[in-house]
Amino acid sequence: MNILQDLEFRGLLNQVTDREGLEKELESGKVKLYCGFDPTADSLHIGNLLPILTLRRFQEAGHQPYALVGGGTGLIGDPSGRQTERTLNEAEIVVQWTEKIKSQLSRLLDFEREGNPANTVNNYDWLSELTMIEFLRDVGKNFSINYMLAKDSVDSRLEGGISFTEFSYMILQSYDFLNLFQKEDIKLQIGGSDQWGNITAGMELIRRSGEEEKAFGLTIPLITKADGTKFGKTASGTIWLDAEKTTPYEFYQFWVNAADADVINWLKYFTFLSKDQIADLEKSMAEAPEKREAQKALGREVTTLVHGEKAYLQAVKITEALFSGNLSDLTANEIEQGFKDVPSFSVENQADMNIVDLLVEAKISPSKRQAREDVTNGAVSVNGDKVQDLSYTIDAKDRIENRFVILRRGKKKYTLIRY
Ligand SMILES: N[C@@H](Cc1ccc(O)cc1)C(=O)O
Repeated sequence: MNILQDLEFRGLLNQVTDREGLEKELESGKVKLYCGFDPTADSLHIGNLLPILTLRRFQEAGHQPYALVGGGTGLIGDPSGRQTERTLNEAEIVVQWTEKIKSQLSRLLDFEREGNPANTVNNYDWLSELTMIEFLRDVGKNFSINYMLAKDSVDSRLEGGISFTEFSYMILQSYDFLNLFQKEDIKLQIGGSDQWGNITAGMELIRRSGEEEKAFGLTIPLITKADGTKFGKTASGTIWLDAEKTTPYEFYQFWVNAADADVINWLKYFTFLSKDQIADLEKSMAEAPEKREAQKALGREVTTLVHGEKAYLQAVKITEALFSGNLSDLTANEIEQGFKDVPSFSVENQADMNIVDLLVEAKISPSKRQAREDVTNGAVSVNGDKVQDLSYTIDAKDRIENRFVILRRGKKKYTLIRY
């Protein structure tokens, strides 16, 4: 299977300009390609993972990927795929976000690879040098207003309104492509399906600039979920790639909870498992869906890819501890991850407390009478161990790394006691 066939098998080909020509180009040797990411937040999210992994697929097939961080375009705002004008972010914030995103990208591609190492570039470097006169004289002259108005990103906004700033965005992205084509010999730009207009505008600029060689564009599909809800968001918000924003445990949970109707597609999109390996998992899903082998493989592959092996193993350990209720082996860090969304209660001055009093104060049991009953009935556990003694004191021996105690009432109602 060549790279385009592999992308096709994975359902990753949305649109390609001149598929045959591109196939030839890819077969005749190393092709340099790029994909851009605007710093619109302090972290990339799992929606960005698909183009990044697609760059990596090209890299593994021998081509050379460039990840562009839009330090310049991020100051302007892409109207593509958006119904309303963006509010501009402070320039200093965009600089900070650019650095963060650049370092995230650096962990997801192979920068050491012999012959075709990945690169990152920042379009602030050249866009900030472009003068107004040059921009209008040399670049803008190649774009007809009619052409720009016909682009989806603009057309869909004419009614609701679009600023000259966002209207001009496509010219900047086109200039990036021209610049990278001329300076780095980058022939292919890839992006999400909403980038088709910007990518083809860049190809047009390259053509009009009198280049003899051809540039190519390729888009990957928008990820949809079988139940129609938006991909990449859960009740607790966006799934980020930054471990501080979405813990590796939460990240793992997202994938492990994939619906049966989605999981095979996601294995194709987000993992490097082969066609045969995916077929085996599909078979396992048909024969023993309760084992959730496909989901577990998805969780393993994507979590390892983004957060590394150690974080993945930790996520599994937390998952198992929560499932079995045996929490005694968890470290404070693991508890922080696993119990991030659980109600918590802070005990001042590391005070020792009687179990019944703590149940009442932390509002775990509604009354003192009920708290006593809960304890004697065996409904309460401390760090996973049942406590039935009404005079039990929660003190230093119970504190995990001197920071946490986990109380459970009933089967599932956890409260994190913080010290
Ligand atoms: N416009 C792209 C990001 C991008 C920026 C500059 C480019 O040259 C290419 C792509 C997006 O919003 O996703």
